[in-house]
Amino acid sequence: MFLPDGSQDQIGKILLKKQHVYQIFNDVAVSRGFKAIETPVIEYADTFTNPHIGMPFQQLLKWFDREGEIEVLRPDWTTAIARALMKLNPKESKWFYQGSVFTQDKDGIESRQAGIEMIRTAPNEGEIETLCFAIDYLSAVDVSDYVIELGHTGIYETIIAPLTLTVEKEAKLRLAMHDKRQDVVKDLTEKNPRVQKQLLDLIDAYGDVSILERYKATYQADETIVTIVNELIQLVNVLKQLGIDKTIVDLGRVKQLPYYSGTMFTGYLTTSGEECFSGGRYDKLYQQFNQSISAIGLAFDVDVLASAVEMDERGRVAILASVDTHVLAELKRRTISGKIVDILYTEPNISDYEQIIDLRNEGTK
Ligand SMILES: N[C@@H](Cc1c[nH]c[nH+]1)C(=O)O
Repeated sequence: MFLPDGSQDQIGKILLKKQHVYQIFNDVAVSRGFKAIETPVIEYADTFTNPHIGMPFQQLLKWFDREGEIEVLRPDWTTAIARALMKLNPKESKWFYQGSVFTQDKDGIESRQAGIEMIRTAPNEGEIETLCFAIDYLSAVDVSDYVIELGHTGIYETIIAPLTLTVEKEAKLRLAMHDKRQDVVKDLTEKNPRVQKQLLDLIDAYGDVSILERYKATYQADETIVTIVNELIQLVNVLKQLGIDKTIVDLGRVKQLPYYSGTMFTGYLTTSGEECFSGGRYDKLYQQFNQSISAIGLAFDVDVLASAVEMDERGRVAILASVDTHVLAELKRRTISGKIVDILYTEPNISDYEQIIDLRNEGTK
């Protein structure tokens, strides 16, 4: 009642957990040399729907402004930050942000993200730093049950290069790859059996990291594919050295956001299967500004992380007081640290408190 579908009030513990997740993110980002950035919540739709970005128009929350321009609530931080950095032209390359994004394709309209973007960082420097950040941050919020999945836009793009597909068919094929629909992929590629076979192989190329060596052996004649797979192997080794040995790969994974152009990574919570972060390289996004700037980043899903983190429960103390002893109770409250202290004029439920201090008659005797 009184709220649009998908909008939510937030209260209590889960809200505290979100703030905790944001706070730690802030600390980790600052200590790793990232600089804070915030873009406005309201932007022009074109920033996100222009052909370089290609976010679907129907996903956006939009309206007309007085001049007849279409404005939207920020649907994506990465795109907004690129726009802002082009305008501000700062010398720094490492940026972090936190706040909501609004789209109509998820259950809730508003979701909260905390993310980083690094510009002017080549493969695999940017990939390694971004993944190191993810591991560092997840350990700081005490989330340890997760797996990282690696993918790359380049293999699929290389394989489909010989096809001449209409934009519509290309979108269908991408969706079929995303859904791992072998039957649809077969139909769409029936005129090119070689590409068809390669795409069907690609759909199957997911699971543990041993797939990488096998895939490389099958495609050893293709230099582009071998280079990509070697980059991914390097990342797997880095992750291993950092104690992350459950990495998985999905070589057939197609980009969910149109701007990705290289490595993509997703973190999943093992307990719930939910996505807790995702990101990747997007070296072509800056082409819309006639700039050639490499970039990579990732965003954590704050709502998902908040539901996974545990926060220490602080004990509760009640100080019973009256109007006459309220100040005394306040002075007492200041001497108690590490606890939640309530000052009450009426007796509470005893089981809600680990200690009850009665100051109601203090000083009045
Ligand atoms: N903006 C992406 C995450 C990302 C940050 N940088 C690159 N990718 C998302 O919302 O999923």
